[in-house]
Amino acid sequence: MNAMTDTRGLVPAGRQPADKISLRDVVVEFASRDMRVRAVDGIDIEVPSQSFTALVGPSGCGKSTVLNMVAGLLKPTEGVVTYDGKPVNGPNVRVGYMTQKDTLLPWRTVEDNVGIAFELACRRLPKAEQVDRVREIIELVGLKGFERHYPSELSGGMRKRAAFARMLIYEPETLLLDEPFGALDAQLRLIMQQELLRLVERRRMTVILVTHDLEEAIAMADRVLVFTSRPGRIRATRTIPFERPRDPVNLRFRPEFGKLYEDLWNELKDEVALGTETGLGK
Ligand SMILES: Nc1ncnc2c1ncn2[C@@H]1O[C@H](COP(=O)(O)OP(=O)(O)OP(=O)(O)O)[C@@H](O)[C@H]1O
Repeated sequence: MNAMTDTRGLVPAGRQPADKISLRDVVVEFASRDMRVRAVDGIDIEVPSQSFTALVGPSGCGKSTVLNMVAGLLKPTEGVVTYDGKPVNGPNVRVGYMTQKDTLLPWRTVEDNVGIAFELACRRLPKAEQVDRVREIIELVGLKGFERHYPSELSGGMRKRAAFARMLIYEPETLLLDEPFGALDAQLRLIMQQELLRLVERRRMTVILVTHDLEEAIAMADRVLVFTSRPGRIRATRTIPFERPRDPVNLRFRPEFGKLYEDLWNELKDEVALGTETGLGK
């Protein structure tokens, strides 16, 4: 915990910076063949600077749609999305976005994929430092030894980690993470959660994490928002009272963790059942 932050890693009241991200009365409709699909319906979300928000909800309820709007890849049909108090009107270069599908370039090795930020001149560093930085990040995500491998030579989980490394090299102030650890085995997932939290706490990043894993949401976030089934609305908001910095693995052994899980599951389970009944579940 630093001098500016409280036990949740947030700046205390009175010194709280304005919301980093805000969605107000947001509706998104897609025209799909001859029908209109309402993906989200009247969403209000305020994300304070340096906070960690997790979004959970049934499949198809609009979680990725929310991230797409914050990244500036999609405009709301109604309502306003702001970043640092200004409407998001185009690609938001202040955020690092890890989508569900990794978008590694197949003709480039891991190190060339990770180092692309320097070629695009998004980050300027002397060549030797660039090489060190790429190596450091590749090691951080556990891909040391695979620098010269192509994406087709990696497992699904390894590709996710390479995509994660490529996002981190930009040193974004905000992370939008859509199921970032979905393809990882259970142990590696825990290790990546620890690494991510360490990084986020050290660099005081703002994070929105979309996850289907309630344990992951509780272990990582300051706040969990439960979406209804489509069209997505916010059904419940829960503050996660655990201290920062925190160890997302050891937390799971605390009795409060189980209570939070039960509470959130009670909110989520009806929505998942609803989604399944209407053919919206996975
Ligand atoms: N480009 C698009 N065109 C038409 N419909 C879309 C488009 N993008 C999303 N949708 C629809 O909007 C709804 C919300 O999709 P979204 O991907 O945001 O859900 P999600 O909660 O992230 O789902 P999951 O958990 O399965 O990833 C879905 O019904 C989806 O089919």
